[in-house]
Amino acid sequence: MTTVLSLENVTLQYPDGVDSNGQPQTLKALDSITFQADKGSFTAVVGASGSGKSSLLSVAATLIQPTSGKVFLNGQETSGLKDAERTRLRGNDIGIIFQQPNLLPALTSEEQLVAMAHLAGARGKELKDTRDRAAELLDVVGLADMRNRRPHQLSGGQRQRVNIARALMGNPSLLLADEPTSALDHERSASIVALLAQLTSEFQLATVMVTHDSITSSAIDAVFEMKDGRGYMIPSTAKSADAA
Ligand SMILES: Nc1ncnc2c1ncn2[C@@H]1O[C@H](COP(=O)(O)OP(=O)(O)OP(=O)(O)O)[C@@H](O)[C@H]1O
Repeated sequence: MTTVLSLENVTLQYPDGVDSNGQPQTLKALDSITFQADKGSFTAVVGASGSGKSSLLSVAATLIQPTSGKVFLNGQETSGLKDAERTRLRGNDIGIIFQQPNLLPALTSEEQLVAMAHLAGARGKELKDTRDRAAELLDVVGLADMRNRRPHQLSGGQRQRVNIARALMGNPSLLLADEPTSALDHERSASIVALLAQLTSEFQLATVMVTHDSITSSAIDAVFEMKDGRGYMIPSTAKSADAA
């Protein structure tokens, strides 16, 4: 097993006003979290609202620095890196899928994927390679025929597929998804989860998905259950039941 993401004893505190004596208070969003995601594995993070799921994802994404503890990505400690180094790491190694597919209304599906490279100054052969990769990824997510459509010409599920393809453009090893199915009905949610499982296996990603849904999908390898900032890894019963 190759470990892609590892959190060791991670605690994250937010300022939380003052007490009756005027003393500053803090809130522990993450409390001594130890977590691991391996190459080719699909982990669901579940728990009640406010339990710390998004905080865990933000720390894993290097968007927030933990108050204490260590975060490793492919063996490199990210918690001590400078902002510019963390930004580079996000571009190269981490794909992030947010709840709402925040696509640009004026761009086609293919342009959504190519835009970052174009803005970064890619031209000529480099831009052609980027277009080829975008076409390949749109094909993989089942949108080969929708390359030239703009967001308003796509269904919610199709927009989320563009969002997923875009997160894979940088060829990440870690894919983080924050409630990617929350805006979708049950059937479309199930097909997005199945797609994420397929991509996890095909590209040997370490995929971590925050979800409110109770997880019954056989696609999930492990469930990390969170409560009041603490978390526990439990093996997926759905998968073991399937195997039986
Ligand atoms: N920027 C912030 N400043 C202060 N407290 C915060 C901040 N962000 C989150 N919190 C608090 O940290 C705790 C964990 O929040 P988090 O968003 O990680 O939970 P969650 O499990 O993702 O919730 P939900 O399912 O509702 O999205 C909550 O008590 C929340 O109020």
